[in-house]
Amino acid sequence: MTRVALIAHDEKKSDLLEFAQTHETQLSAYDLIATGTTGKRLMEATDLEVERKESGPLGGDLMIGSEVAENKLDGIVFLRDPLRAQPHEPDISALLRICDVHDTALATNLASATFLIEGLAD
Ligand SMILES: O=C(CO)COP(=O)(O)O
Repeated sequence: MTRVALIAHDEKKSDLLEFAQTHETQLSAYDLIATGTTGKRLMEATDLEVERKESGPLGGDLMIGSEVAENKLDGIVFLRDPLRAQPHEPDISALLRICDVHDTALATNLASATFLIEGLAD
C-alpha cells in the first residue's frame, strides 16, 4: 500500500489541514504517518487514520527519515516554516537529505504537495 508522511510546522499546520480536507478521499487510500502534533491535528480535523510518530522537536522527523532510509515511504508532504528557525534544524536537514539519497518524493509547499498526491494516485 502507498505510504505517505504528512508534516507541518506550527505556522503551516492550518494549510496542511486544509490540504488534507481537500484531498481527504485520495489520502484515505494511503497508509498515513505524521509527526506527533501534526498527526493529532489531522485526526481531529478529518476522518483520516494517521500513525503518529514523536513530535518533530523530539525526534519525529528522524523517525520518518528512518522509514525513508528503509524505503518504506512513497512520498512526504512537509510544509516547513521558511520564516522561522527551528530548534531541531539538524533533524529537518537530515530528513530532506535522506529523501534525496533515496529519491523519495518530497513536497515542501502546497503547490508541489498537490502534484505529489495526484502523482501517487496514478
Ligand atoms: O516539527 C515538526 C517537523 O519538523 C513537526 O512536529 P509536530 O507535528 O509534532 O508539530
